[in-house]
Amino acid sequence: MTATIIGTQGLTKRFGAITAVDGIDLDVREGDVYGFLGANGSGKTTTVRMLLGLVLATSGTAEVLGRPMPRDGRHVLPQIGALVESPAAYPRLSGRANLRVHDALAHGRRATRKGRVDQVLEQVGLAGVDERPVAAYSLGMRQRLGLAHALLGEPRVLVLDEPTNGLDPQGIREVRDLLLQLHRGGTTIFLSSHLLAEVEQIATRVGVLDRGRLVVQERLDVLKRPTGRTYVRTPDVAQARALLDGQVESYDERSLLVRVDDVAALNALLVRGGVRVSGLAPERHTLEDVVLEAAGASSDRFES
Ligand SMILES: Nc1ncnc2c1ncn2[C@@H]1O[C@H](COP(=O)(O)OP(=O)(O)OP(=O)(O)O)[C@@H](O)[C@H]1O
Repeated sequence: MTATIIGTQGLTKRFGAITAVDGIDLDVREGDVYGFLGANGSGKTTTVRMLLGLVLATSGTAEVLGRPMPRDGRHVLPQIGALVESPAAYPRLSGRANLRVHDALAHGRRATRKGRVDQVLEQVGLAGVDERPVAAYSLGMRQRLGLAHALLGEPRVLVLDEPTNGLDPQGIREVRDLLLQLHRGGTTIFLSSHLLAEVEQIATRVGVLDRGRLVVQERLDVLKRPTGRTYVRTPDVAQARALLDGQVESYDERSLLVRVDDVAALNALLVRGGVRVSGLAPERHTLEDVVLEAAGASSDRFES
């Protein structure tokens, strides 16, 4: 079994009468892109803060890279690249100067500093504007700078809280491509987001937080399993309906949804019956279905 990179048992945080995080057992394995989904206010940021030792848990335990947090933070944190809500930066310094400061604070070797800073600026697409003061950066540029900071030191794990906040569609795509590239290179990524589509596009595993509770934790391909029904595209809908009498769930002028899960057998049956088939595909559950079912009434606060 692959190593657990982030594991929690009964992790709980209360703020007075509010239980922000309610006994969650996270299980993030090596090589995962773990999509941590939840509506606004469901407790994602509080969880991320506990994982990083920025907030103390009320009860429960957390281990990151096999070590208890926050106790072993000094050992663990240098191996984590983190981006948590509106990353802080010195506004009067340039993006490049900010990264140099961070690298120095992290005890990066001075002789190789320029190379490291150049590399992360390039990775996040800030190479052309790195000499401008951060005060002149847009929200999206600040977010990229936060990502560049997280990438300094080539961390084994990235913990990112809403990393595409403030980015335009092009920027969102670039961040997605960058995360996929890092994942291919072996980086484990914990990505918190309220955007279903964002998570659906890059996650390998998904955890869904609903009012502080972890209501789903599963591989994305398992969640998106086939429903047992098959889409058929054909110019011969009437003929197909006659042939599949009683098994047709719905249809329109070019396609049918059929209650059959054996796609090959369905194809053979249609072709034998003289129906021209231009497309066949198993219907799959969507992440939205899964979240709607598990998160119940609060799921209307998700964005797709
Ligand atoms: N320092 C705090 N003091 C009191 N309540 C807090 C504090 N931090 C968070 N909360 C409450 O805990 C709950 C969870 O908040 P949290 O920020 O973790 O959610 P979230 O899922 O990250 O939402 P968002 O995406 O809006 O940041 C909310 O009800 C919030 O008001």
